[in-house]
Amino acid sequence: MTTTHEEENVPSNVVAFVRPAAPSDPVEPTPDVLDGEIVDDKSAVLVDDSKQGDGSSWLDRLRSQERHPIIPPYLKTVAEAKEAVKWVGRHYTHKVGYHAARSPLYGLKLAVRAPVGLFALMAAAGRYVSDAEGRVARSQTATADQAELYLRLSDQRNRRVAFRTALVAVLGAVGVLLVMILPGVLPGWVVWACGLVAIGLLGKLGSPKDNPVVSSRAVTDTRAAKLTSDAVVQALSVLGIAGINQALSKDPNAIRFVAPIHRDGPGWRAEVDLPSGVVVTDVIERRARLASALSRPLGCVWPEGNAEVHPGRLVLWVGNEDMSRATQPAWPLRKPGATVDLFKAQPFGTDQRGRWVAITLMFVSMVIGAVPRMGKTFTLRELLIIASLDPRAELHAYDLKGTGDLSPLAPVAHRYRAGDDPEDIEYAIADLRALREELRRRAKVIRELPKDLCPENKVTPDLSSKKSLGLHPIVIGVDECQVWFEHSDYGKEFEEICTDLVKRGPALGIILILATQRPDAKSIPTGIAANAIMRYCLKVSGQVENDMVLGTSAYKNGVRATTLSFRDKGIGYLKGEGDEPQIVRGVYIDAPEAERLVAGARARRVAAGRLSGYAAGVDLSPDDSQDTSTLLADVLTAIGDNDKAWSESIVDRLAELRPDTYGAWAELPTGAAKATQLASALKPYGISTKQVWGTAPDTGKGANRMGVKHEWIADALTDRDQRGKRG
Ligand SMILES: Nc1ncnc2c1ncn2[C@@H]1O[C@H](COP(=O)(O)OP(=O)(O)OP(=O)(O)O)[C@@H](O)[C@H]1O
Repeated sequence: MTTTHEEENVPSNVVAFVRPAAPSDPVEPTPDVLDGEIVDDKSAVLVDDSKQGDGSSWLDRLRSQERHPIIPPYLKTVAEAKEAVKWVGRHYTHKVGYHAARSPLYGLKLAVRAPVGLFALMAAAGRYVSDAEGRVARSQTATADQAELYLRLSDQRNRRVAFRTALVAVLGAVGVLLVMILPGVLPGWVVWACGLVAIGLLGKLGSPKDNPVVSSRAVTDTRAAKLTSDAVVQALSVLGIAGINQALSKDPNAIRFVAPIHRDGPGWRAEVDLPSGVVVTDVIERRARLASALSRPLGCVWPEGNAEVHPGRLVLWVGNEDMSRATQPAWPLRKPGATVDLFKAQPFGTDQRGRWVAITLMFVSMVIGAVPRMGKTFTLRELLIIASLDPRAELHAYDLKGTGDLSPLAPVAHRYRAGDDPEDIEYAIADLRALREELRRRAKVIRELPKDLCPENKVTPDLSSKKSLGLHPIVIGVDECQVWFEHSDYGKEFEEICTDLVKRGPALGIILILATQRPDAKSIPTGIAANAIMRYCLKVSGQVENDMVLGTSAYKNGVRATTLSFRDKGIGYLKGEGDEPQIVRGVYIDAPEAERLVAGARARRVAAGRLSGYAAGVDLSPDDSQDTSTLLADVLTAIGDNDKAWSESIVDRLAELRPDTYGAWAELPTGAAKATQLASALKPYGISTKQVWGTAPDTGKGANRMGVKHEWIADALTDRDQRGKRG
């Protein structure tokens, strides 16, 4: 090391930081210059001191290791284990069935080939007896100089042939004897079985190697070839990302695999650290190119980030099958009799690996957006069907496109409308006004409840099940919601009420789900979009629409529904359930199936006395002044000259009065169910049923049961008539 006279002036406390010499570097590191002073290596500290390791302790290193699940993913839940067992069962049943169906053909082939097999057996026996394998050795030694050896071999051959001839003759004689004796001794079926086995063995022996008896396969392996690190590096290197290319040109190992590539569900998972400076979004936005580079369909290639680690950690999952084509496991809610508790997570769709992704509808508002024909309405319908399976949930379904896509929900809907004609809009605004009132009422009820019953100031499953409190879930689904917000007369009011519902509704058990094919600030006003907790974005065409549905910066963070293809129907990014947005494919439920599911839901509602509003034939009139319903007058007639009556008796009398309108009510199984039915029908008129004294017509016994007083109905009727006159 060169020293200069200046080093004498170097203060003793100056320390230089130098990089250690690379193994290939022949030159020793030169001293650093600090403030113009040269510092020799005695005072230099290596920046990367290999002796010090990475400075972490044994415990630190253990802590930083990722643990792989002890239980394999397919055994994680009972449902997944059952599904795996079913798959295995179905697989082998199929194989057995396939070959059983072809067994006559296999038998025929064996029979045809048996003579060839017999001939081959005899030829083999002949070769054995004549010691054919020694022929070459004997002929090679049949020369003058090896005469002695030849004689020895010939002698050995003669002995062998004599022994083998005797052996074959004895075996043959035994065989012939058995064939003659056994048919008389053994049962017929055993003889037949032996004959068939013999034909089978001879047929197998007579089958050419390139044409086996079982020439077709019951199942074929459709798995794509294994994903290799070479393929991943090669694919990443052709994406046109400068950072990757530069790094790879300097160091072929610049893309670091942090774990071995392994199977993950029906596909392969590779986890890599991209070269420094490259972020995962650079790869995500080139998903189509990546798929092309890996020679896989676009729907098989799913690059994702793992922001928890760092922005350059890429998790690449490559499926065996295009997600849009893969068979979806059976939807658990399809089972007859399936019920739902909206407070619990319900299966909504499957992820790329075919695992169920659950969604908890309670306490959320939701926005669904996509370009046309990508599955928005199907998704909304699925969510409303899930809600309909909770008998407590009150559904308000609005199909503003007017094609009747939500009509399967009508038999359970409290409010239902298809279309955007003026009367439909007025119906909807009247419903929303009532909902705003309901929101206020609920807020008051919750406020006044004792703290121990309502500790969080929000609806709980227990509170929601108490009919008397009226805090059941209300689910409002609106398809093509932009029609409301862009309405020239009521647009502002719709926006105001919906914003209120989105903000305050979730805690009070009101869930608003808005779907639009034009996700922009006009279709979903910012106040609503910003407050929606759950978002589902199917294919959209640009960054603005993407961020409108999935939230600001979603695109920047690599959550890009723009990369979905037009074939990815029903597939979108779900945000709001779990920490990270995830790709989910909704359940395909066509209209007939939706009707079947809803029919079951309706039956359960009827049994629980929860059928109300539109579904119960007591629909809302846009304005009370235009109320043409005869309910109040009919109830008054049913009460007759009495000053009060039990609800169940009123319902029976109403059914006699107008069987077409009230017949379904009278069919309810219990008096309590009939009472609940009447209570919900009278609710829009501000009338609540209460305990009233009455006597049972059959036994004459007196009791307190839910009912109404004559005067309440008469007052409501007068009130309505007066408002009608005022116009
Ligand atoms: N989960 C799904 N799986 C498979 N295919 C689906 C799924 N959801 C929807 N589709 C298909 O996509 C088509 C369009 O669906 P849908 O009518 O819901 O689209 P949309 O986005 O509401 O269209 P529009 O904007 O015209 O109303 C359906 O006919 C159906 O075949």
